[in-house]
Amino acid sequence: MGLELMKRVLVITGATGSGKTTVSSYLAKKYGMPQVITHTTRAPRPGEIDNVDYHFETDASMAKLHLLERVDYDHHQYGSSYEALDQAWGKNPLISIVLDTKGAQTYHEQLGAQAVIIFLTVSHPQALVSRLTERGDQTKPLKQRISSAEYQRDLRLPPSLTKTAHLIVNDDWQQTQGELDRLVASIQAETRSV
Ligand SMILES: Nc1ncnc2c1ncn2[C@@H]1O[C@H](COP(=O)(O)OP(=O)(O)OP(=O)(O)O)[C@@H](O)[C@H]1O
Ligand SMILES: Nc1nc2c(ncn2[C@@H]2O[C@H](COP(=O)(O)O)[C@@H](O)[C@H]2O)c(=O)[nH]1
Repeated sequence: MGLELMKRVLVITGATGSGKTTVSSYLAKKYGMPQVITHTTRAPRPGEIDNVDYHFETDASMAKLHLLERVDYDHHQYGSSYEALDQAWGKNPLISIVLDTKGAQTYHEQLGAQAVIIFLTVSHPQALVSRLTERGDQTKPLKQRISSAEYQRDLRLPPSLTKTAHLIVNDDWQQTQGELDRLVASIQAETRSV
């Protein structure tokens, strides 16, 4: 029997601006890890493309989906489908998905060890606001988002994930890349079966 990798989904979670999308793109580029595209009813931001960044939905189309989990975040719905997971796993055994902390908890409950949780944080939450401003987020939606209960909640790792999540303090991008490389190497070693 040849070398075979077991399926894992790297669940990247943390507050808005903590670097989840940046990490997911790095894993896609460096390791060829497909990114699971999730669904949302929020409007696309400038530059976002339907079926690339998200599957953009209406309330009616969202209700018809076969979702593993669904959340409300800042007055919009978000959800990830079984089909999108299977589609990504069809391309590669290691894949990534970007979720809020509530979604990460559901993945942990539903998929157990198959879901590798990565919680991103920064030493100073003010850095998140600066990063989002530099990213080009508009002032009004940004203010609304950082006043949301979900933003405050996602600044901290949920107690149910403290034993399993890999915590990365994303203050310095070079250092974060090093931590991601070590984590991927350990997952590859652990999941390789003869
Ligand atoms: N270590 C870092 N140092 C400085 N800037 C960073 C770092 N990591 C990411 N960034 C930048 O911070 C901004 C926010 O990152 P990103 O979009 O990946 O966050 P996010 O967690 O996906 O946010 P959201 O949940 O709002 O989509 C981006 O402009 C990104 O380039
Ligand atoms: N639980 C889920 N969370 C999701 C999903 N797709 C995205 N997200 C998270 O929502 C917030 C807001 O995203 P944004 O693109 O509007 O900034 C962020 O934390 C995302 O990680 C999902 O399917 N389920």
